[in-house]
Amino acid sequence: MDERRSPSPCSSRPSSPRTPPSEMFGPVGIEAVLDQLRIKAMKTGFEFNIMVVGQSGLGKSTMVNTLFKSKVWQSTEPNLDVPMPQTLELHSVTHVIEEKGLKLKLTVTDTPGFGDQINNDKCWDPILSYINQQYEQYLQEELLITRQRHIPDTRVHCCVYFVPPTGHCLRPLDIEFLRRLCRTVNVVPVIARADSLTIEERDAFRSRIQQNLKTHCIDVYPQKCFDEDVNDRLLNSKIRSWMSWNLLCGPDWPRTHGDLPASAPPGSRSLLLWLGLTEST
Ligand SMILES: Nc1nc2c(ncn2[C@@H]2O[C@H](COP(=O)(O)OP(=O)(O)OP(=O)(O)O)[C@@H](O)[C@H]2O)c(=O)[nH]1
Repeated sequence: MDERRSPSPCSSRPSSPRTPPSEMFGPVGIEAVLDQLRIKAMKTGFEFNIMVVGQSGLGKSTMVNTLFKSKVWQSTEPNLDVPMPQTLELHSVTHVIEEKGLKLKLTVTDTPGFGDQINNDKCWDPILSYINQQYEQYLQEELLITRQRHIPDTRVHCCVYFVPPTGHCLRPLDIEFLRRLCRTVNVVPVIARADSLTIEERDAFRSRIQQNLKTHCIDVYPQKCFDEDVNDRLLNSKIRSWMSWNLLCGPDWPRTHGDLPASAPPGSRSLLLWLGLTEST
């Protein structure tokens, strides 16, 4: 039998008995925890899943296309300027963004528009059941005794809700939809096609939306429970004062607003600006 076998990787003995374990792995005190977490996060990266929800024709698919500078839907006739068809089922586009060595797997889920039926009762059901299904799937994976080291995260972290640019206030359908959605997921309301309103109209509309949300106890992102410390509170109150965002992302967005930095994924700016979400544009 060959006695010169390589040491087993599972062997409890260190490879060199003269090297103490603390030197091999660096400091092991509490002060090392932050560094270890940072190294781990840099290695594994983050996953962020956004869902876009709203009535038909408000520009959800256009936003996803603008964000990724690619077509969620592509015409089979390349030379014909065929209008984008209606989205009839949920589908997701994923891109891995890397910035200063940190990876972000960004997934945007486009949903079919609602609100064009005679009876819109329960039009929120397919979207809510998709969101709950993702939670359930993740939970079931976590409950397994032999869990995967990395559970694919398909849970919706943020839901961008497109408010039609009526210039008045939230419609009863939006209120009902938002009330249900807010109980399940972080919701960011945006004024869709905001270029169809003047700046004064947008500001007035935005404050009426904020009033409506308050009256109907619709707790959009960032919720009060995120105000954990002073810094969070300051940042969150700033974000709250901006709500709702204006969304301008027609097909001409990159042409009219300049090119995007090379660090961004194709067709994007910073996450909020990629979406064309601005506080005052
Ligand atoms: N003026 C203006 N038009 C926009 C904007 N975003 C999209 N559009 C136009 O609105 C139309 C509808 O856009 P879509 O992206 O198909 O809308 P959708 O919400 O995905 O529609 P469904 O698939 O029916 O749910 C298209 O003709 C777009 O060019 C915007 O910010 N401003």
